[in-house]
Amino acid sequence: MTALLEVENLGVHLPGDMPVIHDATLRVDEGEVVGVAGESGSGKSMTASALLGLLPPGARTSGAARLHGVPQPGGSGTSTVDLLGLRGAEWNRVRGTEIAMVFQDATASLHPMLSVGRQLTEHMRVHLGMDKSAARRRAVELLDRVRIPDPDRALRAYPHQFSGGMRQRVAIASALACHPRLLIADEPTTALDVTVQAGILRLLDELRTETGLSVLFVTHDLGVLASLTARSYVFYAGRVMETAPTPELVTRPRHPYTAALLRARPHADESWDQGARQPLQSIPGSPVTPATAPPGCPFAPRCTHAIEECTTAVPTLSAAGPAGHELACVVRPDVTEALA
Ligand SMILES: Nc1ncnc2c1ncn2[C@@H]1O[C@H](COP(=O)(O)OP(=O)(O)OP(=O)(O)O)[C@@H](O)[C@H]1O
Repeated sequence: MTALLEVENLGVHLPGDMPVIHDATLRVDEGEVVGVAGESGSGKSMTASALLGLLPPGARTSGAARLHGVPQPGGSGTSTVDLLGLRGAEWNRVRGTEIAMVFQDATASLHPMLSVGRQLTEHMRVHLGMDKSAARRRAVELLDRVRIPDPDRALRAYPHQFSGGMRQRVAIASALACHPRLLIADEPTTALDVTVQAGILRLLDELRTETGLSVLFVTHDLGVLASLTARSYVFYAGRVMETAPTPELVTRPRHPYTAALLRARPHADESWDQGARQPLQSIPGSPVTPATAPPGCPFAPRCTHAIEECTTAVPTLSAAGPAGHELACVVRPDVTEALA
């Protein structure tokens, strides 16, 4: 697999020296769908925002986020760009063209006062230098690709004239307008009904197969993670606690936090029957934020396996078992047992 994005030891501090991400390391390969999961406040969106240069003003970052194969200005070959080092207009080389995004609320990506056609074609005219009729042809193609019925008519419509699911499809079409290689999707299906959500997930999977698009998919829903992603990262209090190929992660978790998340998951999806017969168990205690995390492992106060050492030493990610499975835990108890 060829790496498209390599994030190494990402740290984010908000103004007031408030830590929100610590030492996050993650990788997305070409044509791969990678998941980022965790409870509310665990730092999923902040990680996505750092990769898009959309952190709040005054935020400080450390580490590196290398995007490979970015065309050089003037069209002379490609180079690797550290996203954390981009400033102001330099983002025009990357945002929208190399990396695009879709959010939970499609209205955040679409202008309410502009027709769908205008939004789609303006992107392409500005970034790809297309003339009006070529941009219109591509807009029709894009709407067709995201399965919007009657694309010609849809071009003349405004975002509010679509249902939530259709609006998210339009937002995806708009994100794809300039042929990005990486799509960052931050909870794009969370606000949708289960059946509409399944349609959007199928669409993203088709786009990956048809166009080789890579996707970094942020979700708090482990069922969605299991149905779409090949590999996943589990965040807690701004740290990566565990990463593994997703089928392995959801059936043989090794971190007590991942196991607790799986036990706390409502199991509507019968096909994922590992755990479907288990009663729902909430995670004891309350989640901590990166700013309020105790010394040592941030999960230690809620972890039934914690030992003295967990309250002092911050565990770092290291290899555990089959290829690509890593976890940050000093105890490494057998947690899979309890899920079987
Ligand atoms: N604009 C902000 N100003 C101050 N703190 C913030 C801001 N946005 C997020 N935070 C804090 O940063 C931490 C990480 O938040 P983030 O939004 O990345 O979490 P998340 O995992 O995406 O949660 P959710 O699923 O609720 O969106 C949290 O502790 C949150 O309180």
